Amino acid sequence: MSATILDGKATKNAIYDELRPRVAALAEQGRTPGLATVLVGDDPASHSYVRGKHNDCARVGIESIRKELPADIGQAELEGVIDELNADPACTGYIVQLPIPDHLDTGSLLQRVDVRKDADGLNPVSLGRLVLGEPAPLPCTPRGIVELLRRYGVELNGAHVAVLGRGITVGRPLGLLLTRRSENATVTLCHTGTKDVAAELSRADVVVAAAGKPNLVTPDMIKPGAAVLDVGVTRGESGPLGDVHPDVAEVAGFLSPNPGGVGPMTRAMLLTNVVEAAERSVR
Ligand SMILES: Nc1nc2c(c(=O)[nH]1)N[C@@H](CN(C=O)c1ccc(C(=O)N[C@@H](CCC(=O)O)C(=O)O)cc1)CN2
Repeated sequence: MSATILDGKATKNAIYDELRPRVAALAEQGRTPGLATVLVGDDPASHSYVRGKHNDCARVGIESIRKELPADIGQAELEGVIDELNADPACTGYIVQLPIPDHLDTGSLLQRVDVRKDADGLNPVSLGRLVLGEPAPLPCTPRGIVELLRRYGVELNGAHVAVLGRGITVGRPLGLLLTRRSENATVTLCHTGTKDVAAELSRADVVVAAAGKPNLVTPDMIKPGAAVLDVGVTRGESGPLGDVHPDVAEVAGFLSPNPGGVGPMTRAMLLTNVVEAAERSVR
C-alpha cells in the first residue's frame, strides 16, 4: 500500500481562494481585516513561521502588522504591546508567536489578549468556550487537522484517534475538537506517562503525532489503512525531521507529510479565524 498524501499546501491554496472574496467584501465595507503578530526573540523557526503568515495575508488581502521584540524584553513592556494591539482598530486579530523566552509568563500574556481579537484561540476564555461547546475561535493547528481530514473525506464519526502529545497548541485542544458531537471521534491522548504507546497507536484509525521526537512512529505501530498526520518537528544538523518514519507511507491509507501537511493548514486556519472575527465584528 502507498498512502494517499493529505496535501496541506494544495488545501491551503484552495482555502485562500475561498477567503479572498470574503476579504474583498469586508474591504468594500471599509472593514479590511488586519492580522498582527507579536514575535519575541531570534528563534529562526518562529521568524520563518511569522514571515509565512504575513506573506499569506498579502495573498488574500489581509493587512498585516508586525511587532518584533528583543529576547530580553520585560513582562511589563510586552504587556504594553498587547494593550496597544487591543486598542488598535487596524488590528482585528493577533497572535503571540510561541514559544516565548522562559522569563516571560505565557499564560498571563495570552489571558491579556482581547478575546474578540484572539486569532489563535489560545486565550483561556476561548479555550473555555471550546470546552463548553460554545462558538469560539479554534486553535489553528487542531482546526487545520480536522479541516484537512474533512476535505479528504477521512471519516471521524466513530473513529478511534490516537494523539501523541498533550501540548497547548496541538494535542490538548485537538482532543476537545475531535470529541465534539460534530466530529464524534473517540480520542486517546498519549503522553510521556502512557505505558504502551505502540499498543494505543496500533488500534487507531487516525494517528496524530505531535510529540517532537524524530521518527517516533514506525510502520509496525500503524493499523493498515489508517490516516497518519505528522505534526512534530525537530531541527537537527541534517535538517528538520518529523515524528513519523517515512516507511509509514507503505502501511497508512492517508499520510499528512511534514513539511507540506499540517503546517500550511495551521496558517490557513489562522487567516480563516481572522476573517471570521472581522465578519463578526460590528462597525
Ligand atoms: N501562537 C502560536 N504559536 C505557535 C503555533 C500556533 O498555532 N500559534 N504553532 C506552532 C508554529 N506554527 C505556527 O505558528 C507553524 C508551524 C509550521 C508552519 C509551516 O507552514 N510549516 C511548513 C514548513 C515551514 C518551515 O519549515 O519553515 C510545513 O509544515 O510545510 C506554520 C506555522 C508553534 N507556535
